[in-house]
Amino acid sequence: MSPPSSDAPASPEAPELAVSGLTVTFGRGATRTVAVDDVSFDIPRGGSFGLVGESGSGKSTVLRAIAGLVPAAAGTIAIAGKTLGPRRDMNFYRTVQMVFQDPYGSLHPRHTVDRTLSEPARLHRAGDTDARIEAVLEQVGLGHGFRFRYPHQLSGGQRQRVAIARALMLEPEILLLDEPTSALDVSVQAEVLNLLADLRAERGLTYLMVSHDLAVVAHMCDRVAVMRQGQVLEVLGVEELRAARPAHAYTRDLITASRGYSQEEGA
Ligand SMILES: Nc1ncnc2c1ncn2[C@@H]1O[C@H](COP(=O)(O)OP(=O)(O)OP(=O)(O)O)[C@@H](O)[C@H]1O
Repeated sequence: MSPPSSDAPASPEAPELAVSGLTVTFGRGATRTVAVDDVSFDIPRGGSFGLVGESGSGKSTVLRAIAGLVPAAAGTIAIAGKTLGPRRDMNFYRTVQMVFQDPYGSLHPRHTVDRTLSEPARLHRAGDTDARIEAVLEQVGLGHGFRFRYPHQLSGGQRQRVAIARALMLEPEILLLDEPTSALDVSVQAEVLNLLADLRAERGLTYLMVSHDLAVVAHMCDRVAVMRQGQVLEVLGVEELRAARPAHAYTRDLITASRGYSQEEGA
């Protein structure tokens, strides 16, 4: 990673999230894997950008590198024009939050919803925790009645709503969404996707969403990068995606493989 560019204030004209030449490697020597290979894209404020591709194409690693969970070997990541350094500080997590695929694994089984939601506010000394919890529970469609429940008392969809509520506690600007509905039943997937779409519209959030499912990204995203073997093969606008006009056969295969997409389009 390049060092932080400067302490210059964030620029309002700059993309909300800009990734340039991002490269992430794992292992050394014969076992070295280039998981992400020179990936670049940017997302305007309030935009929604999807990363699709087959398993192992590097989608999650891009998100994890942005979140600072894995180190970048090369490239830069900038939020509102300000290049990030190698470590993420508290300020970063106030701006950027992540929602993971597995709502079962991502909630502590012995913590109530209240405790799960309190933690980020306490860590960040955000204040007014009580009012924040009540507000986010309403926003994700759960309400006060769920506040003192444990994860085992919740359905998969309700757990994912709690995970989304936790991500909203610090009023972030960017959500990194890693397959946020792929562990859920199909009927519940649509509800959670609609909730995410409503939250983006209401709060002006910026989304970077990983999915192996083109139906999901076509529904949720303005633009989509198709990844293969760590690289971005092509970037499609949602109209091109819906019209199934990709340049690459690999993308056409992904579209064909996306049964839900075909059903939605009546193909
Ligand atoms: N912590 C790690 N250590 C070693 N290799 C890793 C690690 N994380 C990911 N990889 C490798 O990096 C490559 C990209 O993985 P990644 O999980 O980003 O792909 P993906 O497109 O998100 O796939 P999936 O949809 O299956 O999650 C794969 O070859 C994977 O095995």
